[in-house]
Amino acid sequence: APADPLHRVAQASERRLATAADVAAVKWATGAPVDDPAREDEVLARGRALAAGAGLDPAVAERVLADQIAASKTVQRALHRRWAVGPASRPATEPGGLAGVRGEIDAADRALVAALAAAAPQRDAPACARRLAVRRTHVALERRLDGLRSRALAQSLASVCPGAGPRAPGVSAPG
Ligand SMILES: C=C(O[C@@H]1C=C(C(=O)O)C=C[C@H]1O)C(=O)O
Repeated sequence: APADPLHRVAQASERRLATAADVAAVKWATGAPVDDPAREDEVLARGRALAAGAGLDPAVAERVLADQIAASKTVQRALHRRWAVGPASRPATEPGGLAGVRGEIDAADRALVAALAAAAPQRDAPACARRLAVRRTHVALERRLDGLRSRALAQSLASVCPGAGPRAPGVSAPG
């Protein structure tokens, strides 16, 4: 049987989040800040364009990608804090450049937008949030995510189900 579309959404999100440690290592090595607003704008604009091509509401892609970005920064900041206080925990290998890992992020974004487009009926179902939570838990177990990454995965998926996330209509979001 084909994978449940919400499972594919959770998998694509985890795949994207899995790049956060490499991004954090590059920034740690170069002293670059975690926040890169110009790159974020680029990611969101690309996501909107990909969504339009896939028959997905660009506003949905933008909300979900904004959560992906926030989740990546959650992991990056947490790792930087750990590395600051625990030299032994610092990455041992010299990371490659940002360009390579951003290529992986772009590929994950294409998969994520395709999965979101395919999951339109599941997103509209009243059981969306409950089903997505089950899929997210499976992915977290499958990928053996630690607490930090499990929580970040939940953050990254917060706007997938209409009405389930902090950015849902009627719920005020900061900024
Ligand atoms: C992942 C990065 O770090 C942050 C998160 C981004 C993202 O998740 O796409 C984009 C820019 C940065 O603010 C990055 O710099 O590529």
